[in-house]
Amino acid sequence: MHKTFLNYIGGEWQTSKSGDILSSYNPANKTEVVGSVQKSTREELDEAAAQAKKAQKAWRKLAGAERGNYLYKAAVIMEENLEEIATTMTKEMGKSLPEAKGETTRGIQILKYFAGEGMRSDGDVIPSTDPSALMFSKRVPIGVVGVITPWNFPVAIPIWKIAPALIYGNTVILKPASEGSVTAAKVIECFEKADFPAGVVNFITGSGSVIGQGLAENKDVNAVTFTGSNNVGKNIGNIVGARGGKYQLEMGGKNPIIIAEDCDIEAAVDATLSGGLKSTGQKCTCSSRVIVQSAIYDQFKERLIKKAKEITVGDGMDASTWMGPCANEGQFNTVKYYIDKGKEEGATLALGGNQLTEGNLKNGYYIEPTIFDNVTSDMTIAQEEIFGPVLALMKVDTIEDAIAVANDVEFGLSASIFTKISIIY
Ligand SMILES: NC(=O)C1=CN([C@@H]2O[C@H](COP(=O)(O)OP(=O)(O)OC[C@H]3O[C@@H](n4cnc5c(N)ncnc54)[C@H](OP(=O)(O)O)[C@@H]3O)[C@@H](O)[C@H]2O)C=CC1
Ligand SMILES: O=C(O)CCC(=O)C(=O)O
Repeated sequence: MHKTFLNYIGGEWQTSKSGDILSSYNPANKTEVVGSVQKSTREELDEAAAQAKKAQKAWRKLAGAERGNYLYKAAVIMEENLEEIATTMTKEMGKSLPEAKGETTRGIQILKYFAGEGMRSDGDVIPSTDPSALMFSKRVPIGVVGVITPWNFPVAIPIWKIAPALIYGNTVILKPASEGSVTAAKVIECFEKADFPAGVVNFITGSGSVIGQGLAENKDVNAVTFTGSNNVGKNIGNIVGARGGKYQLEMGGKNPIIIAEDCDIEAAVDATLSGGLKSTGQKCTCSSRVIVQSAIYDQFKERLIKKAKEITVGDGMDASTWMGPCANEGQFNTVKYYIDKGKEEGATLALGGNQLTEGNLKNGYYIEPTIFDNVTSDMTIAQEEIFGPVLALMKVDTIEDAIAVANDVEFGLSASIFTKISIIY
């Protein structure tokens, strides 16, 4: 029997007046409900914003060290619940259990790091030409921070947005991705157990277009921090900016990994598979464009394909699984669309490209590790974020060509290079 989680507003767990819930399904087993959350209304969001605004007055007055104690306590409680949180994450969005445990550990470490931030310098003293003047700057809280997060890192991303906001005296309202809400609720349970004052940490679930958009529009929400797709992020930036609020957006990527002819090929192959296919390629930092110098292209490709064939795909809860399913049906369909597009536009399918349906795999959103060869920069699969287990191999002659191809996209996020030489710009 699965559990239905409530909103956490003003220090109380509350059922939505809508009477509706949203259910999360296991992408490794489409019919298994992992849990349900509230499908909240705009009125409930307004209530959360009012509670956060009220609580901020006292929260900002605490000493940084005191706020840090709350964060540290939440981290310790999360440590005690690590196994359960990580298991929920694997069941809700499919990443393998070791990856989910790694992410949860990262969340705990981020909380501890920001607990310490309460005791670090929060400003500067600036020398003045007037000997009688004391000039200084001091960081002050913004107020209420709205936190809108995606499903691909349902623990680490909410925490790396919430922890810095809290330590500097802001209060927060988390609206997690609907498909990561059950995992996020388990994180918020740890904050509840850490006894934060009522209204400092608020949690509200529901559809992006109602609750996410509502956070962007609500004037009591002084700043919004978002990670997710480009279109939604740009829309949030426009809305918050137009009302004079602050915003922070972390959006898509189409990241290059350059394989130089002098590199250690084995190390480069391992990094390409890990950077491109871990988390089933569902990271904004995923290195999906593999730009290889022609002198080693064939050798690299052969090693890459050989090792990719060894990848075990399956339920993230199985100890033998290296790569789990796509996180949801929408993502699964998007990946299939891009694979078809790659074929249509003339790239050569060197490995994979199919849905996996053998045995229990037929119950989930599984796609083979996929490698396209002969990809050129003008192709859609070299330009658009796929968010799936698809690598695009691109051949270049020189390092200068490699850098030109690496820069030939609208995105800028992460980049990597495998070489033994140092490059000076
Ligand atoms: N940079 C990154 O790390 C990520 C990039 N992506 C990219 O985005 C694509 C689509 O993924 P998807 O999950 O749909 O990403 P979205 O941008 O739609 O979702 C991210 C968050 O924004 C919320 N949201 C949705 N619509 C609105 C809105 N109108 N106003 C405010 N908030 C809103 C979502 O809520 P809800 O879940 O309820 O819709 C979720 O909490 C992926 O294929 C990938 O390319 C996706 C996730 C992370
Ligand atoms: O690669 C990471 O560790 C973070 C990636 C990220 O922020 C994202 O995919 O949204």
